[in-house]
Amino acid sequence: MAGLGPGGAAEPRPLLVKIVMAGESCVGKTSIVRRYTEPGSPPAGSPATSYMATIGIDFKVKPVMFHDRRVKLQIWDTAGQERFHTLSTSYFRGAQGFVLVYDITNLKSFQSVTMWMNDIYELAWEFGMPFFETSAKENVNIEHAFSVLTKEILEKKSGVLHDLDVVSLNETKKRTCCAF
Ligand SMILES: Nc1nc2c(ncn2[C@@H]2O[C@H](COP(=O)(O)OP(=O)(O)OP(=O)(O)O)[C@@H](O)[C@H]2O)c(=O)[nH]1
Repeated sequence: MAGLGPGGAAEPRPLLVKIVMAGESCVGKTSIVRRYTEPGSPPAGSPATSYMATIGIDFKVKPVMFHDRRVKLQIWDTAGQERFHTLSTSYFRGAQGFVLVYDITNLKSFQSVTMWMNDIYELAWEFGMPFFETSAKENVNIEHAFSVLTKEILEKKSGVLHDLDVVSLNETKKRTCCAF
């Protein structure tokens, strides 16, 4: 349903864009999402943010404006642990954008990006994606990375939906402590 804008004119519903975070466990996916959607949250890597593995799946919504149009980014935060791989990739379907995350200090997590790209490619995604080095700890490049991703998606206008208002989520997310 369209709402009324300040002048009483009908305002179109926000566009809904589905973005999926993917990558190995402990690489910082949740921290990036938190930085972007909860600006006041404590920095990643600080004592207040001990690592809690994502169990299952979670999502956050970030409202943004793009060319005077309201957009809701629905950001799905998948669990990186191997046992959740099938569940995580099942959320790739219907996504317009992916954020592939690796830890710059962990070679294996970089190598596993290829595996995630293959999963995405199986769903007919094209390679040639922009690259950003980010830090959820220092808050570097996160706003910019999502801004470019949103622009790429909306300018291609591939499969962007109007806001459905209701999202049903069967799986719940619990977080448990995980030792390094
Ligand atoms: N130094 C540093 N630490 C970070 C950064 N981003 C995340 N961390 C830390 O890395 C650990 C893992 O972060 P998470 O965001 O939970 O990792 P994840 O990829 O969501 O992990 P899973 O839920 O298991 O898939 C946490 O202790 C974070 O505080 C960063 O940019 N710099």
